[in-house]
Amino acid sequence: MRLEELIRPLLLKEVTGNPGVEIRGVETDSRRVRPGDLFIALRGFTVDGHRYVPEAVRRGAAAVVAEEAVEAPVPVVRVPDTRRAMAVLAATFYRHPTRELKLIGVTGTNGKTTTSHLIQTILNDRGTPAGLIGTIHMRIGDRSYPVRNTTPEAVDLQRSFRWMCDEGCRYAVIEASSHALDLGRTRGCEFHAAVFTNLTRDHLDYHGTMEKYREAKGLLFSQLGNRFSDEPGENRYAVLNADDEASAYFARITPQQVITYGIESPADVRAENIQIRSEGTSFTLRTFRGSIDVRLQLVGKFSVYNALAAAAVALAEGVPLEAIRGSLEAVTGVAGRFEKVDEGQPFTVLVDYAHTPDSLQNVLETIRGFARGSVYCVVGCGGDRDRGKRPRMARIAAEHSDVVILTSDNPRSEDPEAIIADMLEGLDGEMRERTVTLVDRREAIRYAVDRAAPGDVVLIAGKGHETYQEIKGVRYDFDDREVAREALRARGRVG
Ligand SMILES: CC(=O)N[C@H]1[C@@H](OP(=O)(O)OP(=O)(O)OC[C@H]2O[C@@H](n3ccc(=O)[nH]c3=O)[C@H](O)[C@@H]2O)O[C@H](CO)[C@@H](O)[C@@H]1O[C@H](C)C(=O)N[C@@H](C)C(=O)N[C@H](CCC(=O)O)C(=O)O
Ligand SMILES: Nc1ncnc2c1ncn2[C@@H]1O[C@H](COP(=O)(O)OP(=O)(O)OP(=O)(O)O)[C@@H](O)[C@H]1O
Ligand SMILES: N[C@H](CCC[C@H](N)C(=O)O)C(=O)O
Ligand SMILES: [Mg+2]
Repeated sequence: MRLEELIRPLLLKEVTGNPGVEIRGVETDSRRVRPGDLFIALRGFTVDGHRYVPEAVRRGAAAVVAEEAVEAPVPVVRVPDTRRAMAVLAATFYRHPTRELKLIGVTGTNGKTTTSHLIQTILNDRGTPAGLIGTIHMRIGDRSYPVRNTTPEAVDLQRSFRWMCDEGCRYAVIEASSHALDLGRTRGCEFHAAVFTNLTRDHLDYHGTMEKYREAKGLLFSQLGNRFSDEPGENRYAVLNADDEASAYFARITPQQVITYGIESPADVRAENIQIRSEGTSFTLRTFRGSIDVRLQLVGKFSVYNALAAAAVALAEGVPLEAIRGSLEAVTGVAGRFEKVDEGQPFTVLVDYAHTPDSLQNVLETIRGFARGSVYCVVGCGGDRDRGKRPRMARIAAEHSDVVILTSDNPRSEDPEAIIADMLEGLDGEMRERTVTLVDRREAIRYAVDRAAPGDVVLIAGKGHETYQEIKGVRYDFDDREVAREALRARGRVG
């Protein structure tokens, strides 16, 4: 595509150099620029992308988009806001792939990955292929690809959507993180459906207040747009959690139709007669198209919420109730979410991605519901993230378990000991007596595994599927599931 064609939709621009140059790709990271690319300079939190224009040009950038005057031997397009321009350019370059796909966005503090996975499974099983982008990976067909962010930058998103179109996908399901919504990564995505899981405390380091956090999530619902269709299957809609008070706000800011789901409050899609067991959860799914009994292999009341949200989307997409049940029941789990590590030991070891106060509480309450013995909780908090959640998470761990092992999560650039000290602030004297602090996560996991007795449960919380640990800016290989397995084997050899 020629530069002049690509930049035609931009209203505010000033071009120097030959606008007739051919553009082969769009890139925001100079290190990934290939010959013929358009390099867009973004101001980041760490560095200013404008600094990397020379490197981008050295690597063969055919043109540059910038906010300030930059010296470059290639055409330069100046715009007032490169981040805003990026979304337009990405959607234009990749020929608006979300007009060819039905795009479903899932937002909320907890449950995005799980709910997206359930939606994708139902749609794939029905024979309407769905691509997925989220925390664990991007998935198209049977193949998975690594992702850097839960919700990638606009350019990466649009590129992935075009790829999904080429691969025959009819749907794309994405997790829309609050950071991404706030930074405009999803601008230019034409959402077909927007799903809300829940809103509880997280990311206040970034958003500042719960109102701002809610506002960021709200962008997904305003981005559903104002267009109605005469075809019922083409109409856009929001799926909201009737049991979460933030839903009223999201309902107000979306012009589109709303489907609600819930357990406690009246809702269009409800779960009744819920029974939670250690191997699964059963409930009656009551919907505007009839009722059906469902037996999930997923554990906990929170899993019922995720299943209801997915069922609501599936119903709106015309999937029959029987098929919804079949798909939901077949899901064995999502990597790193309530994942059992089983080496034949007489106690339970669970790895879970709970890294917020609310998710930790939910998971521990679920465990308490079936644990026959003591509950050990190994937990830490991420560095360079919301400090306010640290004492809260430690307290929740102490309130709902018998032995607490405070350790490191991903300390990132922070001092690991200082993060643990912040966590300890949440504990009273009695709680501290049954708390151990072991800054080395491997040692913390071994400590719990070595002491657990038959019938006990060891929860290793916070890192779930992650296969690294970031300490002082360096990423080391680390997988809670592998480390737990090693510890179990070592104990087996000794005992
Ligand atoms: C706070 C935040 O969101 N940071 C994101 C941001 O990084 P940044 O602003 O520090 O980028 P930067 O290093 O200053 O670079 C600025 C620009 O210069 C460019 N650059 C930089 C270096 C270079 O050599 N050449 C070059 O061109 C960069 O590509 C970028 O365009 O832009 C990067 C590129 O898109 C992101 O990968 C990065 O996410 C970091 C890794 C991150 O941790 N983000 C978290 C907070 C986040 O977004 N999380 C949410 C999920 C949260 C949840 O689910 O709970 C997510 O969607 O992932
Ligand atoms: N609906 C829910 N409500 C509360 N907690 C949940 C819910 N679903 C899952 N959880 C808990 O939250 C953890 C994270 O779940 P999941 O990965 O699905 O959420 P997420 O929103 O994608 O998280 P992230 O923001 O880190 O990407 C799970 O391991 C579980 O402990
Ligand atoms: N998407 C979340 C993931 C947190 C996972 C936890 N293990 C941590 O590193 O804090 C974040 O970036 O805040
Ligand atoms: Mg996620």
